[in-house]
Amino acid sequence: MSIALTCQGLARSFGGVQAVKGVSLSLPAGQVTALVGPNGAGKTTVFNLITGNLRADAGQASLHGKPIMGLKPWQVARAGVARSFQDLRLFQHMTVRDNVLAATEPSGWFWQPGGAASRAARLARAEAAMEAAGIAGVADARAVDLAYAERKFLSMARILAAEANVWLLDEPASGLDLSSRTRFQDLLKAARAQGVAICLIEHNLDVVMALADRIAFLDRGEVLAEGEPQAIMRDPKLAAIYFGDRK
Ligand SMILES: Nc1ncnc2c1ncn2[C@@H]1O[C@H](COP(=O)(O)OP(=O)(O)OP(=O)(O)O)[C@@H](O)[C@H]1O
Repeated sequence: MSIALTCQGLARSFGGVQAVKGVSLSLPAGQVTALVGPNGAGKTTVFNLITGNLRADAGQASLHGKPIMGLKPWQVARAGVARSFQDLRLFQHMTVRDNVLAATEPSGWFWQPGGAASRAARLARAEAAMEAAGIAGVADARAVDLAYAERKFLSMARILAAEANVWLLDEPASGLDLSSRTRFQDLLKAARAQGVAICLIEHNLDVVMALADRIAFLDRGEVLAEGEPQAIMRDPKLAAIYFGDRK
């Protein structure tokens, strides 16, 4: 089992709040790791530290053995880490196709070597990603005009189009109905089968149990437990913390 991304000792405070306290994680290629924990546990902050959206007070992260700490978000993206946000961060007034196309060039640079050939290749990637995410039929619609579930799948199409081998997904299935959730799960299973290392922040335990190969349980900025899903979910101490019933 090869490890795609690791982080050690990540820490970050906001004023007096120590949001993340020495988090270490490994994301194996071809596996789904669910990052689970109560509200405010520090899950999104861990993503922000890995992707360079926030500066860490301490800690290291490496992608296939190469350090990525201190890189800018676009550099982390270009290195092969794709992420989604809870609020999706779509280009609201651009078309679905252009939203996906933008994800094929994570630097945000307009100039590119390769000219027309490169643009054609990017377009082909965008079309394939929209097809795989089931949104090819709304390619010409503006993001702002999409239904909620389609917006979530547009966010996933952007992840697919980036062709990254690590995916950090922040509540990608929240608010989806059962059939959309199944569609979403199939999409993740296909990526896992292709060797993508997926880390999933998810509150819906049905989704977690359907997808996760491993769970890392975070509470108050610390990883309390990590391991096989059934064992983690059977632990009464963790269940009490998760459901807000701690003594
Ligand atoms: N930019 C920020 N400024 C100040 N405090 C922050 C900031 N980002 C996060 N925090 C605080 O850090 C703690 C961890 O927040 P974080 O969003 O990482 O938790 P989470 O586990 O993702 O929560 P949720 O499941 O509700 O999304 C919380 O106390 C939060 O209020």
